[in-house]
Amino acid sequence: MEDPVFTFGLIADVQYADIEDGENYLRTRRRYYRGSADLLRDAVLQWRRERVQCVVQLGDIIDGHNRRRDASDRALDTVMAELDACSVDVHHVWGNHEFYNFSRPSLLSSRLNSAQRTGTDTGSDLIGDDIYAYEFSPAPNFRFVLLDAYDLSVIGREEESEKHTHSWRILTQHNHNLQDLNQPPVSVGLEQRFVKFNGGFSEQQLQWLDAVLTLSDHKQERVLIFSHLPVHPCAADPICLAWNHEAVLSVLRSHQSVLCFIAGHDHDGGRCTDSSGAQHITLEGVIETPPHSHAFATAYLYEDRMVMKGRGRVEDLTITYS
Ligand SMILES: Nc1ncnc2c1ncn2[C@@H]1O[C@H](COP(=O)(O)OP(=O)(O)O)[C@@H](O)[C@H]1O
Repeated sequence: MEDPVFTFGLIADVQYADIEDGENYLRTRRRYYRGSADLLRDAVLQWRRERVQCVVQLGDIIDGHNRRRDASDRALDTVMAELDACSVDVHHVWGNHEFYNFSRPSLLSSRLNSAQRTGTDTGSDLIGDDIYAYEFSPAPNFRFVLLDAYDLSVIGREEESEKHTHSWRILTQHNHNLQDLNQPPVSVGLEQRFVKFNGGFSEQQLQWLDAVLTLSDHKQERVLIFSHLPVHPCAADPICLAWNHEAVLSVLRSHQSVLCFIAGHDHDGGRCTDSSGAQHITLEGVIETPPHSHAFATAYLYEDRMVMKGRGRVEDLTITYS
């Protein structure tokens, strides 16, 4: 059988904390805070066997509970030690729990900033205004783009900043629960997405994405985009969705180079194909995966297809292209 052009690992929402098991807000799912580090270790072992060339960590690597216990650095050390055993580059996406634990400036100077790991000849610098988004070519004819889903956010931006003011305006125009903006404004439909634990993408970031994709169209590359928040409402009733998901979809739809958009955040996972043909994948979260199961994947890129081999709760998926 032919060798893949590139092989990489995928994992989402590890949310490690050295605390007893708990539940999600609605008490419909169990959360295995300590066990999540064991599942991460198993994933790394498997990726080593499969000789992955890099790993993409889709955000929320440690849980917000760490902050309240003053254990953020310790928890980060624990998960980083597991990931170090990979011996390949790990590309980190940032989610809401990164911001519960750390400020944006401290994230930028932490090991969770993987932007510099792309190599000077292929990777680009971060775009302005502290936007944590970057792109690189992992192999000829392929490009990876990491997006900052909390670029517009009230949890990831300093209160006195312009972006915070702008984000607050967006959020409170749609959500009047000023006592608790994590409470959705409605109980069904897409308006649910206007909660504090979601965020969005600034015009500046969307313009940058458009420029990256324009270049990839010209080079006839296949582009895989990674972010914490899904931008396609795959489920009938999604709460985990970027505020301005339609603006992102509109950019993606105008470029034939887009192969797929891979996100985390929604621990139940999701899959759907956009009208443009691009595939949207939301990876199942480790934190709500029982100890006897798994939630990670290995993706194999070939010239004519991407094969995602899922483990445990993550199902296999093949996307073909010509
Ligand atoms: N329906 C809800 N109403 C009010 N607060 C909520 C609701 N869902 C989540 N939250 C709160 O929002 C925050 C983020 O939720 P959480 O489930 O931890 O996010 P994640 O899915 O990223 O782990 C938590 O503080 C949680 O208590």
